[in-house]
Amino acid sequence: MVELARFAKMNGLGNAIIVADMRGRKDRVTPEAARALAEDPVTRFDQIMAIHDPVTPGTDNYIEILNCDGSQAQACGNGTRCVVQALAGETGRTSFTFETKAGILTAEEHENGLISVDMGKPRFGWKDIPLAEEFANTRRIELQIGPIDAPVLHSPSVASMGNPHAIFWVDRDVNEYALDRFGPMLENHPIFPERANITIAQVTSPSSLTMRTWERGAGLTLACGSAACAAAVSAARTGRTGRRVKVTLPGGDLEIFWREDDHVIMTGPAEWEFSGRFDPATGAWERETEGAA
Ligand SMILES: N[C@@H](CCC[C@H](N)C(=O)O)C(=O)O
Repeated sequence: MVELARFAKMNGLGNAIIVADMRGRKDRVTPEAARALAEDPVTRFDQIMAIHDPVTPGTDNYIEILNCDGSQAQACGNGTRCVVQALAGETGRTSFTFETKAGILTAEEHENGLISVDMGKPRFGWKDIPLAEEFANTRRIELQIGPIDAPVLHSPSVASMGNPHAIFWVDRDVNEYALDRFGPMLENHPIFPERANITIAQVTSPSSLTMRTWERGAGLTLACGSAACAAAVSAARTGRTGRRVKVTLPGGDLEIFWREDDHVIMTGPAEWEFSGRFDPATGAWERETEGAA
């Protein structure tokens, strides 16, 4: 008899998240289970945040992150806010320290319900992102799409927020670009040996930008927190904005602050939809509560 694990279907600005409670268990959410849950329209998600018992002393939990294609991700900003809201509701605590593949991060829920996550320090070295070949200046790398003499997108900034990001700067409305067409090509471009999250961003003032992201392993999403951080630090690093920006995504706004100590703080909301129980091996699930979905 399989012991089912509890989960909460949530979202962070429309980034569809399953928070899976794997505490006290030795098993993992399998890629097969992730793909099965992603195929069901009710549990369709962009990322699973699987909360495990802590590994490193001093941390509250280890979090494994799965994309809807079953691959693993090192970081997920919107999902981390969902985990904080779920655990804050359960424990009454407001601050947490988590470990992910990208390292240790801290997060806190504010009195107004918004949640801030310290997403750590960005990295800009070509091997850190990683890129397949050396680029001394990652503010702008040679990569373009479209006709050679009139590229549609070109010269992205690249950055790692634990996971790989490329940000293409555009002058026009980000919705005018066929990201659903270019996204898969760019995500899988040979320059990105671990694939990459692909963002189109338009700077709208020295303290704001608008963006859309094609996520590695998930496709078009309504929001990507780590991409918002990567775009914000890249905008500041290239002189396009200051270090505190409002980032507008299809699902809503995030505030990103690149502190002087190099840490990137992302602040935004999280929302619970419904809860259930699932089999981490197969993805078979049942509903526990009625909810919005
Ligand atoms: N939605 C996330 C990022 C998810 C991870 C990404 N698809 C990857 O594989 O790196 C966020 O909010 O940061």
